[in-house]
Amino acid sequence: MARLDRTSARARPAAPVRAVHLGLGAFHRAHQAVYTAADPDWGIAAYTFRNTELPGLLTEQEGLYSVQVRGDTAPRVEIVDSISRVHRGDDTERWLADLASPEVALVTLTITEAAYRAPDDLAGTALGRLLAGLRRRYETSRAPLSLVPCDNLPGNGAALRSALRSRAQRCGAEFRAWLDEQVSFVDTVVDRITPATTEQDRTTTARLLGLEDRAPVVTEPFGEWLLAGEFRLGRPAWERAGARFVDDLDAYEQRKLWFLNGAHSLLAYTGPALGCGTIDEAVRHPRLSEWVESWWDAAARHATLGPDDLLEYRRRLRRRFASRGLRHHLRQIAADGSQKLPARILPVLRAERRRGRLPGSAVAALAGWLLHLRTHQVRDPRAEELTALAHGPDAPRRALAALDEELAADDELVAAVEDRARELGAAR
Ligand SMILES: NC(=O)c1ccc[n+]([C@@H]2O[C@H](COP(=O)([O-])OP(=O)(O)OC[C@H]3O[C@@H](n4cnc5c(N)ncnc54)[C@H](O)[C@@H]3O)[C@@H](O)[C@H]2O)c1
Ligand SMILES: O=P(O)(O)OC[C@@H](O)[C@@H](O)[C@H](O)[C@H](O)CO
Repeated sequence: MARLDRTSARARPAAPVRAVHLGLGAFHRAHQAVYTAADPDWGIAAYTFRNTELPGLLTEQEGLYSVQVRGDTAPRVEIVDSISRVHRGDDTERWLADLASPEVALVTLTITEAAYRAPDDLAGTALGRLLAGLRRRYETSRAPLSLVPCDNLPGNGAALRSALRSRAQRCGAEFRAWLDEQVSFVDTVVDRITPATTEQDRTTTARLLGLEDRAPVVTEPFGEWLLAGEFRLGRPAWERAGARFVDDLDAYEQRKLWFLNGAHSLLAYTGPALGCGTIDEAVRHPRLSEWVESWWDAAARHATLGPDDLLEYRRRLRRRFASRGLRHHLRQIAADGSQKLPARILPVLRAERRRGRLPGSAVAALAGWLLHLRTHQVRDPRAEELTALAHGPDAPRRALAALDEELAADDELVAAVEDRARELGAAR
């Protein structure tokens, strides 16, 4: 079978690089790169963070790859041609040159939630690379730039600005003034469920495409991109692919993080105890689906958007989650819980406790998280500390305290988490 490249796919030549991406993984390929493909004047130079294999595979394919879209009907496959160059994250000279280039107008990022809280020593971190690139730009072209984080955290643009500003303290007042005046930070809400690609996905893609693609991604038909902020040197016409530019993202961000991601985390931690391995299996389990519905009821009591909007959102989520097209593994979603639960579950839990309610769904999510911390599959920047707490005395309270001291002082909540963890643990 012929290998996918610009000749075999009869694709256009690579577009000039005007955007850079850091953290090339499945999601960038299923989301931002697809939106950028709608504007042929914009090419992306994509950098992985740690992955050293993907740049070689994609470079052999001249940046091309396919997106297999799977819902409840027959899958379809599309070739995406917006990535013009692909580089390893440790190709520092290339990275610095791209960041310095006045032709480059924006940088998108998918670096995971954890990366926004880098340690003081930035060596080898995504923030460190970004700061080094910004300094090179300041020392050379001083052209404006827009940073567009696409990770699932509240106020991602503002979070990135504050993380970079605090790390720029030692970089000199003039650099800091340039950062304030010439670099804009765009807030985004991103949505398209994109599980890690499997060997089987590679095989079905080859069959559908009739070409060998060594870097395909599989995703759902739905996609959403909401953005708020300024683009100093222009941007691709992402609206051609459905992106929406709004003044205020808060209500949409809350809806996405609480309803979609909150339910994902709830299922990721409770599903394994009830014998489920993927989201579609979990939402078919009566007890888990009851928890999801009651989680959504709790979230709706505190959400900004009105009831009609939320009912429609829930209806759509039920369908997306139940789709058998995607096998979204709970263990992938369970990673980095210490970075995700504070944005996805705790705001609603706090609001409920203030009203004297004890939402069983949030209790279940925390109990499931505690059990998860007792397994050997914990991937979390705080894994060592958290697994020790989860195995030690007074585990529910101490693990909860690692997320929120105030909630950990709530005896009724802690007792409920302990009871539910015992019950879920026995069900395993
Ligand atoms: N997959 C989805 O459905 C989806 C949807 C919306 C948003 N996102 C966001 O995109 C991020 C990446 O998801 P993905 O599906 O591409 O995952 P992936 O595993 O395919 O790729 C993750 C990317 O992040 C990099 N990375 C991992 N740890 C990092 C760290 N500590 N610092 C910097 N970079 C790091 C990896 O090297 C890789 O390039 C998620 O964490 C999430 O914030 C994903
Ligand atoms: O990608 P993460 O690790 O932030 O979270 C896992 C999932 O909840 C997430 O990827 C969703 O699938 C996504 O946010 C849907 O748009």
